[in-house]
Amino acid sequence: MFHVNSEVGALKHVILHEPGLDFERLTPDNKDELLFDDVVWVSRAKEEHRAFQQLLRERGVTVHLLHDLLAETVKTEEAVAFVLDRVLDDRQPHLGAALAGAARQVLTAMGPGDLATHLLGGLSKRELSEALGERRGPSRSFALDLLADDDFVLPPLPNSLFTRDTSCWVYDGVCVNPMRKAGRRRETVNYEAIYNFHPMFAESGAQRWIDGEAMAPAVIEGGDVEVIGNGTVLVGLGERTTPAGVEILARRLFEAGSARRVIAVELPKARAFMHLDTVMTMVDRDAFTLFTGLDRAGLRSWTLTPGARQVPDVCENTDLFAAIAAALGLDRVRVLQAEQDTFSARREQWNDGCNLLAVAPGSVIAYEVNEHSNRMLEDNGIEVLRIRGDQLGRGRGGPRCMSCPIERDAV
Ligand SMILES: NC(=O)NCCC[C@H](N)C(=O)O
Repeated sequence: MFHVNSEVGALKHVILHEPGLDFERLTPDNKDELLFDDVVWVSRAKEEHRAFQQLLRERGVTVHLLHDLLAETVKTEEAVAFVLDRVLDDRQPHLGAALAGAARQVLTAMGPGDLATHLLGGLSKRELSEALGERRGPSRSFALDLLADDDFVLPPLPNSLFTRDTSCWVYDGVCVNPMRKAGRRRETVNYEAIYNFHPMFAESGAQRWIDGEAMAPAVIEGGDVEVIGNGTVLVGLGERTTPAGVEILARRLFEAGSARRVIAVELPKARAFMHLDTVMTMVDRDAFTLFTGLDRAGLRSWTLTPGARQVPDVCENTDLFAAIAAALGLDRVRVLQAEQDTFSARREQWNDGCNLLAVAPGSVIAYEVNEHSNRMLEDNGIEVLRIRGDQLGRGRGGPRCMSCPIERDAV
């Protein structure tokens, strides 16, 4: 059965998403809404991603690709209906019943591989009209008339690249997260379908800590959730995750006895720090990187522990890293901050210099562009496995964001 018992123990299985049609749809006009900072050279992005996959495989990690999992999921009528009922909800402002019905007709007629491609990559009016062809029914949709040929009936989901955020495993269960930004909300449906219907997960007996659809508008995103071990989870409270989201997760973990402590950390509410893992990740049994621009003494944090009547007890910590060390049963933890001028510190944080994916204790994957940060890690005895991310990084996420571990040992 899958489980994630730490941030840095040996990584065994991971879900990644290789960019595809979803990346091809990014344009200067839609990139902001789709949370990218630039359009992407798609074939180079794929190359970069394949090198990332290859590196993981060389390190003994089994890579599961999201498109494959989704294609294997939508092989039954039940799974297809589950997904389409949700993504073609006719109350969505641009849809309406007639257009939702037409899109359903087209998507249902596809094979599982094509359906997965369009669930991730979207469906344009042009594609819909071509597929409908002669099969166009009697009910005309004025919603369809209102769209231009290249407008989307189903928008693309290029942030599926960041598999960490939409689904994250915490000890013996998984959170299928409700997403803060409209451009990412449909990602949740894809994972709900996978965890409900894919044979690898449906019978796995894993706990479901967070059920995205049921939990919104409370938000929790996986980039904010770090399973630091010893029954402890660290959660960031920044631009995305809400206090209610943290409480719900804590309550569920405590009820099941799967965690004893949740430490919530306040972050600046800005895009550059959208998730905890954009400023801080665990890199070894006793070590964390922290963005140089953050004053470690000034970070506010709270520890939640099981309380009476399902409400966690909360106590504010005087020092975040002392609280983490105590939770891990250590005298102290090492906080690694690159010594660099503020220009290079800001630049490297923007390029995900703190966003590291550990494959084993003290061994992390990092973007090569972050020269100072990577050198600093090596000076502190951390092995840095460098990958190129010029294109992948344009959505503002690094190796940790781009991976959803589903099996990882404790340390
Ligand atoms: N964990 C992360 O920090 N993920 C990066 C997500 C980037 C994506 N463009 C977003 O804005 O949600």
